[in-house]
Amino acid sequence: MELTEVRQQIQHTDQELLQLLAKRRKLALAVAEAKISQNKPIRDQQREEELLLRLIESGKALELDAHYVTRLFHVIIEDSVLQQQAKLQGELRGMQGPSVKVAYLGGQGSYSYWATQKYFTRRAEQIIDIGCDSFNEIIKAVETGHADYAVLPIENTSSGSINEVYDLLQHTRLSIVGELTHPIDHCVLGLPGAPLNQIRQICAHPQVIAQCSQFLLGLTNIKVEYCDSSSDAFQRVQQKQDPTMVAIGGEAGGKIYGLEVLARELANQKDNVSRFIVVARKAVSVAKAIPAKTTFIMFTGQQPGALVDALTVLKRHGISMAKLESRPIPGNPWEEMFYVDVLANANDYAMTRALEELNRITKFIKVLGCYPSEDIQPTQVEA
Ligand SMILES: C=C(O[C@@H]1C=C(C(=O)O)C=C[C@H]1O)C(=O)O
Repeated sequence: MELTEVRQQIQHTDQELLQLLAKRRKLALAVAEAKISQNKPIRDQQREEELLLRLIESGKALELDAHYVTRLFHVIIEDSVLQQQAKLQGELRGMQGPSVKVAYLGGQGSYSYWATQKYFTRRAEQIIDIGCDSFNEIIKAVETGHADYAVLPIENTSSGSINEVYDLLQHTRLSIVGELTHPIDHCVLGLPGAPLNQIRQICAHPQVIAQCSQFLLGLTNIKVEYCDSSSDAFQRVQQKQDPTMVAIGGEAGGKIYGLEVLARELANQKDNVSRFIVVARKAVSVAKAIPAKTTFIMFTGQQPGALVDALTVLKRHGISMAKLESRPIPGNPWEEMFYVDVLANANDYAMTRALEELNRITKFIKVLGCYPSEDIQPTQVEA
């Protein structure tokens, strides 16, 4: 067969795959409807296990190995669970207007722009995007009612916690209403045909620079220009039209500004993923059928064992902690505010009891929000 002919057939098959995936997604949403009316939890890992085992068996007969089949279906099932969760949570929240205004860092093509698109498209919301130049400006946009939601990166697998965002959360009345993770694939992006060995200047956001520190250490005689966002970096390179100047950011974002990939996989960690939070003026309650996370901040004081005592309360109520972070308290040198993420719904009996007890033994405690957890751990099967 001719190359073009085979490629046409591949193209046709891919279209069929897409149609089947869309069909499966619709069926999953129909399942969600049934679960909502029967008050059943959205996730059913026993069903996933049976399904994966059956698929691995059928895959073998088609010469598709177990690893390949499992990897593919982990992605498909994750999408289906997240779609169902978003649907149920959306119904709980009631109808919103035809569109939502969302503040995020940068403009079209920044990592926050893609995260915003992903989060709100899953909720079938029309987005009016409000690009901002700093995390502070993003928070202000929601506080003043200029935007309905903000999307903020909070941690990354290469650079860790994003302290600036943690610090802003200490002083805002806004609530965390959602989270999402998004892969961050850093590339060197330059003018088409620009030679990689002639780079003299790199434009990037400080977070991006931290995440690519090992790659940057290997370069000499290069000026680094700090930018407000990746989209700001793309814009600067596009405007200068200088082939010795490059930006670091995502491929799809760079494309919007006519930039080409000159190198890939720059992040210190191979799996470079950021977790984003979504904040709004009004807190939400999370449907019981969905796994929830609650984030709270507390100041325990510095008496011996104060933190242990606080964490023991969580242990006694059977509440698992997903993250513990500490940040300085402005005006109180060497005193720390603890940020705690727990895998619990703030309205559950155990969690309300734990919060009451923590309220008694800490000097300050505030719930920053309870929101659907998007951490869908894949169901493992023995093939
Ligand atoms: C679609 C369902 O919901 C979830 C998603 C599944 C899937 O995508 O196959 C399987 C089990 C559930 O965790 C279902 O329960 O059938």
